[in-house]
Amino acid sequence: MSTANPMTGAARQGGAEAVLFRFRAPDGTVAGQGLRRVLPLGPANTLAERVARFFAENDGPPLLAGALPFDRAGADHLVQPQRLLSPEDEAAMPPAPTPARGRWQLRPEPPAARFAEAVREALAIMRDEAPDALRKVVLSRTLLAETDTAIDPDALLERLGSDPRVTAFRVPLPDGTDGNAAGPVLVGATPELLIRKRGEAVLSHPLAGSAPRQRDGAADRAAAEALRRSDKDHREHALVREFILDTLAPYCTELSTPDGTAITATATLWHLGTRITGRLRDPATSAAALAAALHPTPAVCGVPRAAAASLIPRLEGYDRGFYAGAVGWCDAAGDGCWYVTIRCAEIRGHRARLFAGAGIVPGSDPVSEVRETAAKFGALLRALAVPPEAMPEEAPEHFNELRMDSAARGADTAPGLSGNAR
Ligand SMILES: C=C(O[C@H]1C=CC=C(C(=O)O)[C@@H]1O)C(=O)O
Repeated sequence: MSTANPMTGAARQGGAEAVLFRFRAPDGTVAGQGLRRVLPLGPANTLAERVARFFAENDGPPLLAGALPFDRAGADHLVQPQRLLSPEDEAAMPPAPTPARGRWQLRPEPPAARFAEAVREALAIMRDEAPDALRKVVLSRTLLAETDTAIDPDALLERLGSDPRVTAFRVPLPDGTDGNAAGPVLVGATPELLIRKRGEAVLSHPLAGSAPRQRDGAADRAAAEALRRSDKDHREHALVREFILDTLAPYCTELSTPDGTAITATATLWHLGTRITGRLRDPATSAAALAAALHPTPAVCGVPRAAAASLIPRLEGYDRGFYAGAVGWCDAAGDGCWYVTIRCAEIRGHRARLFAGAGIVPGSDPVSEVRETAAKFGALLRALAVPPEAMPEEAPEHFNELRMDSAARGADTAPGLSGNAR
């Protein structure tokens, strides 16, 4: 991020205004304070054009940041800050307070049993309909968490950012308050890079195929090894990798997967991941154009994309909104960084709605997918300081992950598993 250098713009002094957005990535932080303008709203297929026009017509810090919804036809929400925060501004900010151990009420919506039923239905569709009508669909559920005090998004972000392998983020959500500090925000810790574009270089790091981390070191390594050998997870992953390679190919003169498909980790999950690097045919192709072309990938939607996108709302029974969309930023030079919007929560005052999904392919097991989505809530629940006794009663064992003490979690990369997964 640092080489894109949005921080060297003229207006970047810290001030009293609230933080508008922040991305704390392994390679640097991008953050802005105060709302200057909102990008005229529109769907994904007009994003690149709207962004280019915005920078041609407006002054101010040369950066827009925000979120695209899951639905490509839905309106995005990108904002220009009053000022960008430099690393020095960030360093001078007081640390966010540690969240108080409040009282919590958690309610899975839909309940886990209903989610498992949706997984069964998806498997039946894949089995019974014409071959290739649906090869993969990603199904999700939410967890509504309510507490007795207002949730501080910056404190949450700071705790989420303690996992160095994720990008912790906060972006404002549209609600008419135009970036008001008390307005709704989307906060998360995504491990998945949709696209980073710097000059002619592009990088994507799709993830798909997961296993919850285990408390015991040996069990944790065994979980990673089982993932490395899982045919089901490799099929789930390959559909994402091939979609991204196919989508980027027309834009690139070089495109490769230098490390192959490898095991990667967050504090709570093992994943199969593939780093994809490329060189653009036309360096003027913007990060916004590439993000809009890729989104939504089969890591959050499915294959074929249109069939999965129309099935998802029917099977899930709720509107994903900005979950499973893309969050990121783009600058006036066309560079930028976009992440897949997962491991996140919408924060509205005392309430957090957490989201978690899982890829379903033939061979998926509904109960394992319930467990996997519970583990995917884990990082957020831990960062919110939700005590174990507040875990949903429906399946407390699915939340064992939360009872893990980080010291007992074992090595992040199991010996021999950091290389190619196959
Ligand atoms: C849809 C989510 O994860 C995606 C990203 C990585 C692994 C996934 C999986 O193994 O199912 C999902 O495709 C989520 O965390 O909500």
